[in-house]
Amino acid sequence: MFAARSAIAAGLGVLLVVGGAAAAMRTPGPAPADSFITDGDGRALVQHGFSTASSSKSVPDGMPDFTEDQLVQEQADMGTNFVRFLISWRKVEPSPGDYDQGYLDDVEERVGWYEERGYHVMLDMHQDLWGSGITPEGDNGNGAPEWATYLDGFPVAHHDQWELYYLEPGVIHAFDNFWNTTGEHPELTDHYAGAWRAVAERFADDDAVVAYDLMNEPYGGTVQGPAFEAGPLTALYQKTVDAIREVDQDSWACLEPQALGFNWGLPSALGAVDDPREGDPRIAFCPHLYPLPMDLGDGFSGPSRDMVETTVAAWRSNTLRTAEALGGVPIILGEFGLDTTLPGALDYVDLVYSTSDASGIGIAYWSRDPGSWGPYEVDGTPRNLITVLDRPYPRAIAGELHTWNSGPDSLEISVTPDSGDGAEPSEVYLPAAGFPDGGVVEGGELVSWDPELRILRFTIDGGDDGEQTVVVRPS
Ligand SMILES: CN(C)c1ccc(C(=O)NC[C@H]2N[C@H](CO)[C@@H](O)[C@@H]2O)cc1
Repeated sequence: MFAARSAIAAGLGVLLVVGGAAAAMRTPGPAPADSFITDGDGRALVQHGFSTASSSKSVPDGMPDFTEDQLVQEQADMGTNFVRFLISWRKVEPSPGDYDQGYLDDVEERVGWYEERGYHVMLDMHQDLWGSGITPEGDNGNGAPEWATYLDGFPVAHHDQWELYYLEPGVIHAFDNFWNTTGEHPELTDHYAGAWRAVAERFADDDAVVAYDLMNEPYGGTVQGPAFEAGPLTALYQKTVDAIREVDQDSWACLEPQALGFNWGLPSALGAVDDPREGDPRIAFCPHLYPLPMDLGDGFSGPSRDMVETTVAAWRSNTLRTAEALGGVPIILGEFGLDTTLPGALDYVDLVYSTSDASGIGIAYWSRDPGSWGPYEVDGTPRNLITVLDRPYPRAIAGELHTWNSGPDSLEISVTPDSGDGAEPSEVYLPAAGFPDGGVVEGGELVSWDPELRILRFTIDGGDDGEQTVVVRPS
């Protein structure tokens, strides 16, 4: 099956290389994002963090194998400020209309760990392959509760490669029932929206929870592509946003495109969603990025490197165009990652961060779990990934943030500052490697330096001078 995936990768890679090269000659590409999730002081937030964690997908309590001490270590090693925290429908709503407040207590406890350390949280209603009910053993899918799983006798054969379960008749049929493509289950999307309402009711007043990632990697079953994204997927998002807004007016609702295709650099047909809240809409776009040519066996090297670079460029254009089509909404790259033992892996991670920085996109790396994709070994030993993730970035900017660019010992931020004296200064994270004694701010005034958290706070000069560049250098 690896051969099959590699053939797909090669074929798609060639298409993207040809298409990408042609597109690059024709157009300069879309403008960077021009809106951001903001904090209570109106500062533009840039997310640097992890999806935490895959280990929660199938365990009985639905909690990640992750401790508060491990969060302390993460903050000390990489200065993260954000988490995409995995939750699951099966735990929120264990039986129809019954919401498990004990589970939400457990989620709230962990949200508190992040809140105490100045993090922002996006709750991710995570599914892969629908749910554990797709096989009798319950050891493949995750997310959806068994009471919402209707295979109707369609088979699900075993596969060693997990993605191939998406092609099984039973899995496709479970999704077809959820989306009511079968016409048999109009109630399931109502339940899904109701589950999100219950989550939002719990966290509506928690300032640390800034966003809800409405569905992880949506899959349309027998309905794919624009018919799915512009049809049932957009409809589910609208139904869910309407339900959330009955109890929570301030959190952002983050929309994912279908994973099939978009993850690999193909465009999305996701439709715009109305936000009934008073004031500006709070809708965001949270795509994932997993270039297929990475699976050809060379990692980010050899012939694969060019195809992966073309895929990333195509993904950037599609992401910015989709966010614009959704109303010029903020963007968080909700997932990207790889086995960092592959050739060129750290160069790829740096490429994705640099591309996102130049596009105004925040990032949650996949994932916080220990092992060859993550920042730590199973025994807690730091891994090579940390050296690339521990990088300067703007945490919170008072003003109209545009883009930023970081080097080992520099951080350039393009911003149109607020004209008034903002209540809160701007903040940047500065790693010890390039900024052992903190930093100095060209185009701004230093307010404070926290040597433990490595956070520099400053005000920006020239409130009436329009867009300008602030440069932070080692002190
Ligand atoms: C055929 N379909 C629908 C499909 C194929 C492959 C992925 C995938 O690799 N996803 C990337 C990562 N995202 C999940 C968690 O959200 C991880 O398990 C995957 O590695 C998704 C969907």
